[in-house]
Amino acid sequence: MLSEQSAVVTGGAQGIGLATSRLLLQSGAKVAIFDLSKDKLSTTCDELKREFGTDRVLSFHCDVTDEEQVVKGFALTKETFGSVDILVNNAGITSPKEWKKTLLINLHAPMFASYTAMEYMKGSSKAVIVNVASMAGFCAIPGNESYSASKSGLIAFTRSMAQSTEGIRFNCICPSYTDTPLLGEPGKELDSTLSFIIEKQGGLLKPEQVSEGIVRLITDASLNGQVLKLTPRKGFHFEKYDSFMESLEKL
Ligand SMILES: NC(=O)C1=CN([C@@H]2O[C@H](COP(=O)(O)OP(=O)(O)OC[C@H]3O[C@@H](n4cnc5c(N)ncnc54)[C@H](O)[C@@H]3O)[C@@H](O)[C@H]2O)C=CC1
Ligand SMILES: CCCCCC(=O)/C=C/[C@H]1C=CC(=O)[C@@H]1CCCCCCC(=O)O
Repeated sequence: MLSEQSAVVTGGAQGIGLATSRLLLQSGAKVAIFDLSKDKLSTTCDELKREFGTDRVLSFHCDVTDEEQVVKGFALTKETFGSVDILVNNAGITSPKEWKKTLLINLHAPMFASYTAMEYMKGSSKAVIVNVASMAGFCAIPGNESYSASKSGLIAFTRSMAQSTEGIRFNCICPSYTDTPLLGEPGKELDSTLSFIIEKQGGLLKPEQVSEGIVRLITDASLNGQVLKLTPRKGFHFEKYDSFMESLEKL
């Protein structure tokens, strides 16, 4: 399905990014993983190379907020795989006390990576960018304003880019709470508030469910500017919204 296509997945060493990298590889794509964690990146890429072949996996250690590094990563991806067709802006953090860092990683970095990718995607007839936002972009989390703001911003960025960019599709996915190390150390009991919230939302999503949505947004060429929500109760459902022009008439 995605053979001859090459993807960059940021934050692909674990969690949703790893599930997405694996599904892209299973679908035939070549995958470059950009990640900050040297150890996890190395373990994950070794495993993926064993599973899918060394020539289909590229490991790139970087901080997505380091613009010079990000440009180098795209250049290396193009040099290694011959093209850049797909970008999944997945790397993200939650750190309520570090609001500037949160905005840098969760919003500024995906915007910079998108603008950079657009340069490297010239010549690709299948160019697509998927941003991993969150339901937190809709249901603002009390006490975690930088995370919620970063995700609302990423949704708005996606919608705006989709309406103004020719030749590259932009979509985003908004999962609710998903079982990854972001929620806490694996194997360690979750704190009581988080457990309560997760029970209220109807349980945890699995990263593989999220990656299925991401790959759908990549492979279905009719989808552009889509905001795909994913929750345990409702499953996949698209957010309905008016285009900019339609909105003006309702103001
Ligand atoms: N786990 C959840 O409940 C949900 C997560 N999300 C979003 O999904 C995305 C992935 O999250 P998870 O897999 O849960 O997180 P995770 O913490 O399991 O994985 C994030 C990955 O990003 C990497 N990373 C973090 N900062 C980086 C940086 N500055 N440069 C490069 N790599 C960096 C980490 O090393 C890690 O490998 C994030 O954007 C998150 O906000 C969205 C909805 C729900
Ligand atoms: C309905 C909103 C769904 C939001 C799902 C999401 O994107 C992820 C949520 C986490 C990110 C920010 C948060 O506040 C959520 C929970 C964070 C728990 C952090 C636990 C910290 C730790 O133990 O290390």
